[in-house]
Amino acid sequence: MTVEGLEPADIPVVDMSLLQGTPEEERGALKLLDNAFQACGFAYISNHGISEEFLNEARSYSKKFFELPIDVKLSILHPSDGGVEDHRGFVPDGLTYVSQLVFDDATVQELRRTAPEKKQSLEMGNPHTEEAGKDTPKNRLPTEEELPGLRAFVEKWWDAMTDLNHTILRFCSKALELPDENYLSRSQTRNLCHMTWNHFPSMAMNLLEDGSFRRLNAHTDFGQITLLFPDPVGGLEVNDGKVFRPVAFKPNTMVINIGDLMERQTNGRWKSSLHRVVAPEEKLGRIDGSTGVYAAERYSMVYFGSPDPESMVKTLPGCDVKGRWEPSVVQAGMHEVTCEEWIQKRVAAEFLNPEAAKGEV
Ligand SMILES: O=C(O)CCC(=O)C(=O)O
Ligand SMILES: [Fe+2]
Repeated sequence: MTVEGLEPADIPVVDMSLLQGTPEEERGALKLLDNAFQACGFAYISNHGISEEFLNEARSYSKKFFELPIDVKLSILHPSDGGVEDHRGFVPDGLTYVSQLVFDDATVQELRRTAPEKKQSLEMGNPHTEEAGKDTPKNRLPTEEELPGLRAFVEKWWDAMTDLNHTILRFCSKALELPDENYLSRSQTRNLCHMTWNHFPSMAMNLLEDGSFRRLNAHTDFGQITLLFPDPVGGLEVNDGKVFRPVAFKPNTMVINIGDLMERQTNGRWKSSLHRVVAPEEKLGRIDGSTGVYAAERYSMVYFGSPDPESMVKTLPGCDVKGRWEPSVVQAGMHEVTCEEWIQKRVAAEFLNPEAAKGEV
């Protein structure tokens, strides 16, 4: 699937500590971020404040979760209709299929049949349900006996991701020269963002190469900003406008990328780029006793930031330069819409809920 020998995508590393640097250093960092988001919507962030130790703890909990017996995971199964009002729990192989702005039932069915994804996920939201009020459903997590410490860890990790998300929103508000640095944060009052842990099992390489299975199809993210800790084994690719190129793993950085809502809010100035997960090109594992070549297993941890569900997605001040940028999501039907309506439409298509995916937006 990957075209061999392609150079990795040209994505800059933006040092977040420069926000506290001299005015000149700060200006340089903001310009770098703006350029990166205009070019392909992706940036690496260094000095993001998540320690290696904390990240390893998260990786270890994620691994322990996916290694639980299947009947334990199935006891917290995600509902199959993909309603955002209960987007929580374990998603086994085959329950979802991500496609890019395909809302037609028959086409999605055909894609699912011909090239299913080999991936499991744990979908989570704000664990502090009293803070988020009636708007957030409870997480579906294993019991304390089944995976000791996970519930407390998820709270800690969620809080760290939420803080980081607000810091990045301040960074973005400044880069866009919005009226004040908390402009974007103010539309996230109840922290109703979303968090996903993914597991891509080891599998025969030829099944990925001949296209019988995918890991994660090409898609744009549905929300505003995505915070991603990819797996060191690689496999993530972004489309630079012409071809998919590897998003090389860079130690001590994380990846952030623009989602559909931000593309629409910036009127297309910042790109919600197509990306996908393929077999890592060089890191192949061999399973003892077999002659075949296997793709290494892979884990990723993602936080999808988005404004409160009822917020209308509209152009931000200063981004309304007509004809200069054109958001691709507008061509796909995102006009006057609330954040929840857009996210629901895309999540429903992923879960093959034709009625909800049709929703006029
Ligand atoms: O696993 C990764 O590196 C990327 C995951 C991703 O794109 C997503 O969950 O939307
Ligand atoms: Fe994604």
